[in-house]
Amino acid sequence: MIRPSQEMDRVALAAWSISKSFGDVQALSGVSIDIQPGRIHALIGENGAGKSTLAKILAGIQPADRGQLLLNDREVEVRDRAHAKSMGINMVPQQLSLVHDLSLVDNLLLSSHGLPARRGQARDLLRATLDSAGVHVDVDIPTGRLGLAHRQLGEIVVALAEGARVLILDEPTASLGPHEVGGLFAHLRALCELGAAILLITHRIDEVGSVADDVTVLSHGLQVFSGPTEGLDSARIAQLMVGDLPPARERAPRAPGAEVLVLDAVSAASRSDSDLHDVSLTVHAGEVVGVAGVAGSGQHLLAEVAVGLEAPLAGSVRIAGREGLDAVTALAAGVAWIPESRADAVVPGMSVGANLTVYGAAVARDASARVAARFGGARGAATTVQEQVLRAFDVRPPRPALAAGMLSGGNQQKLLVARELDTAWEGGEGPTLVVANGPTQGMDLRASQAIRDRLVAAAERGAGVLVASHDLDELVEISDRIVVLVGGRLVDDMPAASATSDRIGRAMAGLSTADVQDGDDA
Ligand SMILES: Nc1ncnc2c1ncn2[C@@H]1O[C@H](COP(=O)(O)OP(=O)(O)OP(=O)(O)O)[C@@H](O)[C@H]1O
Repeated sequence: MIRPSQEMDRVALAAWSISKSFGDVQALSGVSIDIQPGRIHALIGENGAGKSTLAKILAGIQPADRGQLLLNDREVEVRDRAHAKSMGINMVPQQLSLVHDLSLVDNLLLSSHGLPARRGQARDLLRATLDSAGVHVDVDIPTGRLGLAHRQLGEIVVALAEGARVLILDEPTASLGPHEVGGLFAHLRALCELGAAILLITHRIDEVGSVADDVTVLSHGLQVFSGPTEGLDSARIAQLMVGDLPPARERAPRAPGAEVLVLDAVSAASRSDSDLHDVSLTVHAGEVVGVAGVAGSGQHLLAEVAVGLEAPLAGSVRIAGREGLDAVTALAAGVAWIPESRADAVVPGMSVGANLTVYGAAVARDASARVAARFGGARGAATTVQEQVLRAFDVRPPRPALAAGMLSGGNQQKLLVARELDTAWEGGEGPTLVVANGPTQGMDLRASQAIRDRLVAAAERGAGVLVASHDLDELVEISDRIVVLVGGRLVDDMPAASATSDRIGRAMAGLSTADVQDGDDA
C-alpha cells in the first residue's frame, strides 16, 4: 500500500472553459473541471471524446486554444510539461512512458532532466518513495522485465519522486485484471488521504462508482456532466456517456469445425510474462476460446506463440494445419492478430490508410517487414474503399490520409481491429484464425460491444478465435470454452455454459472450482 510518511502540500487544479481544436476537429469546447486534493476525480467519455487532450493540457503537454488553468484558485500559465511538474502536476500517459531497457533509477534520471543529478541520488530518492509507499519494486532491473502492474506502479512512483501532488492517470487500469485494479486503487486512495489530487481517466463504469468521488463526463468534446458521484448509479453514468446501447448480437448456433490451432505440450520462455509449461490447447473453426488469468499468467506469451511470434522451447504449434510457421507467414496465411499493446501493431507516423495494409505484429518485431503489404495491391488501392472500412468500424475521423497517431487511442484500436477483422478486402473471405489479446482495452462501452460482435461474427464465418481478456463478463459473453492460466499452466478448461465470473475467478486464484460448479452456478 502506498503510504508516504508525510502529508503532502495540498494542490487543487482547476480548468475553466477550455477549448482546443486540431484542424477542423474540435477536440474540446468550453470544458471545465475542478480537481480537489484528497479526492479522486474520474474523467470519462466515449473514444475520441477529448479526455486525453484535456489531460495533456492540464499536464502542460499541449497548450489550450482558449480557457484558463487555476492552481489553488490562482490563474497560472502552464508553459510546458517541465513547468507543470515543477508545480506538482504530473501525468502518467496511456501508453506507459518508461523506457523498457532502462531501470526505474535510470528512467527517473531521464525524466527529471538530471534532478537528481547522480544515479546514487536517484536510487536513494526512489527507494525512499517506494519505502514510504510500501511498494516493493526492483529499481535496478530493466522495467521491461517488471510485470504490467509493477510497471504501472513504477510510473506512479517515478512521478511521486518527481514531486507530483496532482496525479493525472490516463487509463491506468486498462490492461490490469481485477486483482491488480483493487491493489492500485488502494494505493491511490491512500495517496488521496495524504492530500494528493487524482484525475483518473477510465472506461470502466464500475470504477467510477466504486472509487471516484467526482466525475466529469465528456461527449464529442463537450462537458455533459461534472460533479460528485454520490447518487449516480452505473446505468446513469453509462447513459450520460454513450446514450442508449444496442442489444448484444444474438449468437447463431454453430458446430465446431476443423482444428485451426493446436498447441501440443508447449513450453516457452518469456522475458516479461510467466513462462508457459506444458500447455495443450486446440481451437476449432467456428469456436471462440476465451483465455482468463491474472495479469502476467502467460496469456501474453500464449497469444504470441499462437501466431508464431515466439517459438516454443518444447512441444509443437500447428497453425491452420502447418507446423513451425513464423509470424509473417502465419499472418499472410490468414491469421488475424490483435496484440495486447496497439503500439505493436499501429504505426503512428504512417497514414491511417497505410496502416490498413501492413502486417500487424511484424511492424514492431521485424523492421524489414515494416511495410509488407498483406493483401497485395488491393488494399492500397481505393481511398473510398478504405473510407468505407473505417466507417464500418466507426473509426473517427474516417480519413485514410490522416497520420494514425493523430487518432485517439481508442480509435487507433478500432483501426487495428478493422485491419485484422474486415473481410471486404478479401472478397468476403475472413481470417482462418483470430488471436486477440485484450481487444477491448481502453474502448468505450459501444466500441467494446462492437468488437465483441465482430469476434463472434468471425467465428460464425468459420474462423477459430482465441481471445484473452481481463474482463471476465466479456469472456463469458462471447466464448464457447474458457481456459484458465495460472503461472503459465492451463489449470481449467470449461464450457461457457458452466462458466461464471465467480467460477473463473476461483480458478484464476488457484482455488478448486468443483464446489462452485455444483452449487454457486445455479
Ligand atoms: N495531435 C492531434 N492531431 C489531430 N487530431 C487530434 C490530435 N490529438 C487528438 N486529436 C483528435 O481529437 C479528438 C479527441 O482525442 P482524444 O485523444 O482527446 O480522445 P479520448 O477521449 O482520449 O479518446 P480515447 O478514449 O480513444 O483515448 C479525436 O477526434 C482525435 O482524433
